Amino acid sequence: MITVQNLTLQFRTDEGLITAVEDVSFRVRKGEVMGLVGESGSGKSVTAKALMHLNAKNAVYAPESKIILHTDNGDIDVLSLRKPSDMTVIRGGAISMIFQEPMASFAPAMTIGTQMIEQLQLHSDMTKKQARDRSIEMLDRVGISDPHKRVDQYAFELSGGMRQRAMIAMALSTNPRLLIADEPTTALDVTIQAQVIDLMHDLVKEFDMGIIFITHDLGVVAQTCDYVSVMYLGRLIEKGPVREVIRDPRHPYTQGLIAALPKLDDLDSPLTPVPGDIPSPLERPRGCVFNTRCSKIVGVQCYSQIPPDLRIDPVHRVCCHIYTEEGVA
Ligand SMILES: Nc1ncnc2c1ncn2[C@@H]1O[C@H](COP(=O)(O)OP(=O)(O)OP(=O)(O)O)[C@@H](O)[C@H]1O
Repeated sequence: MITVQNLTLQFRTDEGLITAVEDVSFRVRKGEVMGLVGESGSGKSVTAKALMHLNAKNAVYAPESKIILHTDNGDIDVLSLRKPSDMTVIRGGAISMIFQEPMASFAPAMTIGTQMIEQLQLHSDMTKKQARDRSIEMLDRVGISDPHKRVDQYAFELSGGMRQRAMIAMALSTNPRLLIADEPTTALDVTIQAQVIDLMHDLVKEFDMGIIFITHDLGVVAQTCDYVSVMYLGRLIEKGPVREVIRDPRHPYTQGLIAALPKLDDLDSPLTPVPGDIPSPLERPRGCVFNTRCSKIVGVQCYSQIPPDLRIDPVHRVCCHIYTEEGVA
């Protein structure tokens, strides 16, 4: 579906160039949900926006960065797209994005239907009638009752959970190959959150697309995703199948994130957050980016060399000096 290779992204600021993403590579296949997890500021959102070539004007991509979207009509080299008309193929077409706050996706003064119809007509040669029928069908598909009535309502007239569903319906109506969901359930209460997660699961199978699910919540990743990529200060430090990474985390940061999760079978045990704060991107540590908070430093290499991306088993990878090609250092 999409291949990201050696993505390095900096921003020009008054304080100088800041590195938001460094040498990130991953892939999402059809029918797969990939979780991108990390603390605030780790670079999840800017990575997602890069996939749609949607970052702010002060973004600078390193020349070796590659983002290739694989479509039925051939590969698209996303970062080489320049013209707005070329971007239309990806933005809201082959790739759709949904956000934490659905109100941000809907214009307040237009009905939901008008916006869905406009988007469909931009990305297909449907007539207005066909686009309206498709919009109603999609609203129905995501479990919105009375879709014939809802289609003519404004976003503010719907409840939070309904708005989230309407946003998913709009995002999926153009039949995207990849859906990027940026913290889509954070603002919802837990029962509605569970329904939205179930819905996304059904849809990925039904529409045979890929989903990138961005969150800081490993618990949500465990329920939602097939694979997980853990980001820290712009680098991918561990990735693999969700169950394996959660059962057997290898990077000290991932281990810390898992230790910080509340345990339902032992609610009295204290939560142990990862100590310290993520450094400012203006003060990126040399060597391993996690070295200022790591409790498992193995030697000077942690402060001087970027750890290699090591394969723990065929699908589980980790970047940490604890591990070597031969095993544990
Ligand atoms: N246009 C910009 N100019 C300068 N810095 C930027 C710009 N956009 C993002 N950044 C910086 O890039 C870094 C990564 O930001 P990003 O929003 O991707 O983090 P995140 O992991 O998604 O965090 P959150 O969970 O809070 O959304 C941050 O340090 C942020 O301040």
